[in-house]
Amino acid sequence: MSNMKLPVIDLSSRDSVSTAIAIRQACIKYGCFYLVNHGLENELGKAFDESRRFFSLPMDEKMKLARKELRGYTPLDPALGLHGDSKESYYIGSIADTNAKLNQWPSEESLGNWRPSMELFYWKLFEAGKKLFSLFALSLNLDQHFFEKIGAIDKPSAFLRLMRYPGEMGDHEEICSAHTDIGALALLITDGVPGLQICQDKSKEPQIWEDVPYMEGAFVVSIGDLMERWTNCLYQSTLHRVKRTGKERYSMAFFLDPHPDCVVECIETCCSQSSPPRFSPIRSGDYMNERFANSPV
Ligand SMILES: O=C(O)CCC(=O)C(=O)O
Ligand SMILES: [Fe+2]
Repeated sequence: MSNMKLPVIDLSSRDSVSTAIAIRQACIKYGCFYLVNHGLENELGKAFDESRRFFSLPMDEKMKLARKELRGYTPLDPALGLHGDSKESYYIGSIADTNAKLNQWPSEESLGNWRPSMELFYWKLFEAGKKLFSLFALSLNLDQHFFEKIGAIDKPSAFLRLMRYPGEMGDHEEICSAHTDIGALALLITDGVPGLQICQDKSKEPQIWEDVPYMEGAFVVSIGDLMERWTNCLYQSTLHRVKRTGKERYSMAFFLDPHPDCVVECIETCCSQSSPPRFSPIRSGDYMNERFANSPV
């Protein structure tokens, strides 16, 4: 098994033109890259500590927050446990729109100031995400404020997912099965325990999987299916999975999806006479709901 040598993008670079070109190349070739100097380097240790605190709660406490409306806690599925995905997860949906009240939070008695701590983390991720979106716009030869102007990211509709893989041995080699993410962009942060793999050419058979080595402090940014559609398949969504190593593993994913009311229409600069739009315009919320309804998350 070889290691994937993904490009490294520096979010703090002042040379936005070169950064945008590097993002474009990375998204065409891999749909994926490392993001460094994103400004959250000193927050990650604390966020993992908070995640550990959450998953260490007794099961009955966690089950009080059982997932509803895509928010809250999902336990390990005992039916799948050793044969399929083996992780427990906790979802925090947008904390700033009318759906914010749907979020479920552990009580102050059980975890003290866990909620404000995770809310702060969410906002910082969102700020980094917004910056990244403006570079994405440049990478597509658009005005840097394009995604804000069309109402995609002016209001956050991002999801933060905390995950814990217990680290037992089982007969299924994938603890997070091969998938592409549904939305626009995902920022993935892992605790350094290996297992993450991507398949660079998802249309090729047999699939070739390569390890994504851990880079301390970096995010792994990946393109989701909605961004692939938006860019008329210029940028490819990344097929990825997590392989079982038998070690306990924590990860966090921040899914930067467009606002549900934003209409996702093949971006003009990604279309030409020889490459006409392949998809009709769709409301982001309709797209996401349909995909969520058809995929176990
Ligand atoms: O845990 C990981 O490293 C990957 C998780 C993932 O791909 C996801 O949550 O969509
Ligand atoms: Fe994923």
